[in-house]
Amino acid sequence: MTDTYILTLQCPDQPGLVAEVASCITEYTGNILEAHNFNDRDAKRFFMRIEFDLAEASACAKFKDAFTVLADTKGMDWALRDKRQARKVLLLVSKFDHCLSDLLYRNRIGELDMDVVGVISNHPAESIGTTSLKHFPFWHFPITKETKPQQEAQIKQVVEETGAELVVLARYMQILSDDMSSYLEGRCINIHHSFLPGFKGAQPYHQAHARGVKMIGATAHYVTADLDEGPIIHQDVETVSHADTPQDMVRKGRDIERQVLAEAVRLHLEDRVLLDGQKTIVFRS
Ligand SMILES: Nc1nc2c(c(=O)[nH]1)N[C@@H](CN(C=O)c1ccc(C(=O)N[C@@H](CCC(=O)O)C(=O)O)cc1)CN2
Repeated sequence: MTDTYILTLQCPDQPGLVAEVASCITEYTGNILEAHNFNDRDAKRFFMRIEFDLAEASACAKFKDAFTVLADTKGMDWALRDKRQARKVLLLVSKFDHCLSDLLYRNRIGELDMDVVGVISNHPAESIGTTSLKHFPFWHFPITKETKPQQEAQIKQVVEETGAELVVLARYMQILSDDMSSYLEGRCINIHHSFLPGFKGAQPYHQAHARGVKMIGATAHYVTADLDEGPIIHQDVETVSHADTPQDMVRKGRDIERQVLAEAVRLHLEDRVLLDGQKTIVFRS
């Protein structure tokens, strides 16, 4: 039974990087299954994702030691992960449960390989509707402008205690503070119910209707302190017409939001999203 690993890296660009990384892998019984790389010419930075098998499990430690030497000489930021290790994921929701239910369904049928460590909401469980909550730890952390620091401290405690590696804002309608945003930097994905950069904020469908757009969309992005400004992971759109009311747009939008968030979470969990400044590089399968 061979073990499959995912190596992701980025470093200043220079000739020969692909060859050096590949030869280090094959030197330690590695068989490359999938490889993507990209050169950001403006930033002069090189990005790579390689998926490979190691014929001998014992080779992993030796590979890590050898690769650490190579990485240090090239100034690499890198990570190596055993593909079988499911990531611990914490889901946050407010009232609307369509994205939460969709993620839990895809996880239940094995489409989304993640270890859901729990669900947090600023509303009580009974107001959220989805029945699958009973299978997971649930925390009701109400929030007001005055209690926001304490409420966010409660969320942080759950992140620490559960060992959550990813936090998903599955229509969690509270703006995270600068402190909370930096605490979750690079490990918190939000679904925004518009095609960003259009219609930021809490009521995008009403804004879209008022503007008379002919397409609506959804955007999954990493959360930063700047509302709806984080690096975009995935987006999609749907046509609408003059006859669509804001409520029609909300209905059509639900399907786009579900699909876009699930795809963004899948891409993140498979280490297919690398951060390149305020943008992302997405190495699709
Ligand atoms: N630091 C960030 N926090 C959050 C982001 C983000 O990009 N950065 N995205 C939001 C989700 N969102 C849009 O996608 C959004 C959510 C809520 C609001 C808003 O104005 N909320 C009001 C309260 C609304 C209420 O109580 O119902 C507020 O927080 O004052 C705008 C956009 C999640 N968090």
